[in-house]
Amino acid sequence: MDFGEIADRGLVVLGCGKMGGALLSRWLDAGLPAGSVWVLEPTPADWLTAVDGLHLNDGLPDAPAVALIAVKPQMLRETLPRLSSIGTGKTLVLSVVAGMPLSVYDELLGPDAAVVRTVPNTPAAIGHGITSMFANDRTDAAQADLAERLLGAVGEVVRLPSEDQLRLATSIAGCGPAYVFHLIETMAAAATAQGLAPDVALKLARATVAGAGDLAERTGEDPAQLRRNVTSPNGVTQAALEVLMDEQTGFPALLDRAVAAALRRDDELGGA
Ligand SMILES: NC(=O)C1=CN([C@@H]2O[C@H](COP(=O)(O)OP(=O)(O)OC[C@H]3O[C@@H](n4cnc5c(N)ncnc54)[C@H](OP(=O)(O)O)[C@@H]3O)[C@@H](O)[C@H]2O)C=CC1
Ligand SMILES: O=C(O)[C@@H]1CCC=N1
Repeated sequence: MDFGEIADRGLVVLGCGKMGGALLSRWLDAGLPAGSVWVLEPTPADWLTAVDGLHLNDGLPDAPAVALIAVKPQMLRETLPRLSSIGTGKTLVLSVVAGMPLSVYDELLGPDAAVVRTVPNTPAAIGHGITSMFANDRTDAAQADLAERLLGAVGEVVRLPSEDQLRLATSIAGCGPAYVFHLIETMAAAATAQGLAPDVALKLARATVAGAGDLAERTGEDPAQLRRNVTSPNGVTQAALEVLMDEQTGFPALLDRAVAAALRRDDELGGA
């Protein structure tokens, strides 16, 4: 992608852990010059310290083009005011922080700040993420497009019509990879409990989830139809699905409860 303006004015990263690191590493791979990047991070990963020319915990540019905010929600109030120069509206403030409403950025950066709140997910690390975004009313069209292009470098992008929908995106797509990884873990554990060698069980579970996800994405078919394609009448899958699709105890009820818990926590973090 074209990093022209960012290359000239700079990109600041506040917090470069799992999510900030996933985004930054993809941008560097896509051609963002390391000399245009300033990172504030108390415990930098080895890969970050090895990037030649990158400014690590080393001053800040006056009016960076973009500031990526990727600290934990509980750290936002303490850390964001240190970046006082990014509240003028000339810097695109791109935040991945879960739960924190736009009003908190106004409070911490002032009323002119151009802020885009986003919900990425960790498959961004391999360019296969999906990120939801919502821009505040001080973000101009060029800044919103820049946000979309940056996020587009790590996967798909969805512009949401209201800020409130970000919490829904978090509960499904932000947290979702963890639900799927837990599915892999539990499929492997169930197969191991029935006698399969643990390494074989894990290999089968991982490849099955990856293959099913890929099939769903590439064909774009209704997942209910893809499920039916596996399910022979009165066959083996049907027996398993009668357990998994049970209204009281199956996946639907379990996921409803999990998503409700995620939404409650998202709301609590907003008050942190
Ligand atoms: N992980 C995910 O899947 C997703 C995360 N998010 C959001 O991304 C944000 C970061 O999450 P994640 O990457 O998982 O967490 P991490 O803990 O991996 O990253 C946060 C980083 O911020 C650093 N940090 C702490 N204090 C400061 C400071 N004073 N100045 C600069 N950096 C500091 C932390 O260092 P140290 O470890 O030393 O404290 C850590 O490296 C969160 O707000 C989360 O809600 C959003 C969507 C998905
Ligand atoms: O667990 C969290 O709070 C963050 C937000 C979404 C994924 N990780």
